Amino acid sequence: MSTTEIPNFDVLLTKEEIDARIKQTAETLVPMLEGKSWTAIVILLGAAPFASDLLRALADRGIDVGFDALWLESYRDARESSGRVVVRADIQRSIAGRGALILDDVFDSGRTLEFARTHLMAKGAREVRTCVFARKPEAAPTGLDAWAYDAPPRYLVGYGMDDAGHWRGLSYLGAVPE
Ligand SMILES: O=P(O)(O)OC[C@H]1O[C@H](OP(=O)(O)OP(=O)(O)O)[C@H](O)[C@@H]1O
Ligand SMILES: Nc1nc2[nH]cnc2c(=O)[nH]1
Repeated sequence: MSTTEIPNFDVLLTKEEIDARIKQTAETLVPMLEGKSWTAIVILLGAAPFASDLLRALADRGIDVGFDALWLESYRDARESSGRVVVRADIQRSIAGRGALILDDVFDSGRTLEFARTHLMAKGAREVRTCVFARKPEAAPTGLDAWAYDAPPRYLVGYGMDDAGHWRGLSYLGAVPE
């Protein structure tokens, strides 16, 4: 077994606050998703916990969506975007004629989501909607259909988000000390 001391991150949202925001976000998505076929596309790696919680919250509200993954990377182990989005693994099922609900953990420059939108439309998605857990203030307000949290301009960790590959498993949302 290996243990590591967890740095003193500033807690932005507790687990309970995250849970409440996921439920609220699911409520706002229900009217948009009702009555049509959708596949939720989780952007790996960071959005895995968010996607799993949101899918459960949607199912609790009577919304069943397909589920697929698109593994994109632009930061790797850095705190700044490389400026180039790379596909590490593509979706596994056809999205042709279906709505794509893109789920990501954080919206920062917006580059990753824009790439994913273009990619899925090129594969024949009927329409694309986007939902993220945290929206950074620098991000352009356009292009997001829903978000759970307006984050401060800090580097976020936990709830799927990493710093050089660490801390994705924290149950709270933290920020690296300034
Ligand atoms: O709006 P942007 O500036 O594009 O940043 C957002 C993206 O950055 C992170 O991905 P990263 O490339 O770090 O991969 P990861 O999900 O594996 O952490 C995060 O998961 C988002 O997908
Ligand atoms: N972990 C993490 N990844 C990001 N990608 C873009 N912004 C962030 C952030 O604040 N934290």
